[in-house]
Amino acid sequence: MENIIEITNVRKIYRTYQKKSGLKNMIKNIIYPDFKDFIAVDDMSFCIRKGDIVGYIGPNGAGKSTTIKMLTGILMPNSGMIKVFGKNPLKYRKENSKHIGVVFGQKSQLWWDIPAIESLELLKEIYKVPDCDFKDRVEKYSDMLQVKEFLNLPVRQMSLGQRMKCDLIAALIHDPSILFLDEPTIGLDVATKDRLREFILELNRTKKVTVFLTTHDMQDVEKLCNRVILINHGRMLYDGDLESVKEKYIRYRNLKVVFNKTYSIDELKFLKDFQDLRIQNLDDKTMLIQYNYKLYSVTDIVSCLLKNTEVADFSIKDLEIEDVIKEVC
Ligand SMILES: Nc1ncnc2c1ncn2[C@@H]1O[C@H](COP(=O)(O)OP(=O)(O)OP(=O)(O)O)[C@@H](O)[C@H]1O
Repeated sequence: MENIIEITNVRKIYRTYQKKSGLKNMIKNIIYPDFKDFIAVDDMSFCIRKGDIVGYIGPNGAGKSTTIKMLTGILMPNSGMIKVFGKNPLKYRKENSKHIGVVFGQKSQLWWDIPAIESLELLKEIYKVPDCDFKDRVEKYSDMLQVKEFLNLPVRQMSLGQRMKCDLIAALIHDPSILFLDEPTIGLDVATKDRLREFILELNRTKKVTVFLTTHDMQDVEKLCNRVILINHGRMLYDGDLESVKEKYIRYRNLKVVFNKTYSIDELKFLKDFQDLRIQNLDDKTMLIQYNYKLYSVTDIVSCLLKNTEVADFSIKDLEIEDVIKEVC
């Protein structure tokens, strides 16, 4: 299938001004300004094919948003090549904007004080969307996202979930082929996250929309992505499918145990026969046990704990993205 995004050896450096404090340095700051360079994205190369749903994953500050900003023509790389639909997204920014939709989870593109529908109408004019297509899309997407009755509310009166759904509709109003989603499910409840995920999958299935997504939510990755690119400190660590990452790198699962009384880690010595076990105090009655699920089952550990301690509750915690990164590093 054709590559619609190509990034080759891309590097982005942020230059920040280091202001020295104090009266003495006031003139010095002007005459000899001190700059510090920070490499946010380094030697990044990958291609994305039409119809892919790619999770671009990494811890805070890894360089995810910077990459999205370069792909969408907001930022210029210091070196390397970026092509979206075969063209430089910065040089052909206007043309590029016709093919892409962008949602920044932390920042709305809707006008705050006017009803969402008026923001959508303004975007319709900007993108020159024909009336009938506009009506069809608003009707269809607001129905799918169950947000119809809120379209007349000013955005500032909306809940985070309603706002995010309207932002998604706004990003899709001109029928883009690529959707960039920067933490689209951040802060949402489980039901809203699920609805958004179903919507994104439906778009991908029916319209072959390519999705490039950043998230800290492992469920987003598991439910949506057919491919993951793991990055840290601006560099790529892994590019492939999620199952292979798990198979290759992930040996541990998290068991969170709440006890009726306080135990020290020493008092759990009876677990010593379980190899490759990591125990950590979360608070005075709660411990996190990371166990190697390839060597033994959680039932073995829990039954041993029940025999030797007073367990009040336990849960198997979802794997966090940060855990995956730690194992891959
Ligand atoms: N305008 C800027 N000037 C200087 N440094 C910046 C600027 N924008 C981002 N950075 C730095 O570049 C690095 C990458 O930032 P970026 O926002 O791309 O990370 P991220 O992976 O999206 O993080 P998060 O998950 O927290 O959103 C960070 O260390 C950040 O402090």
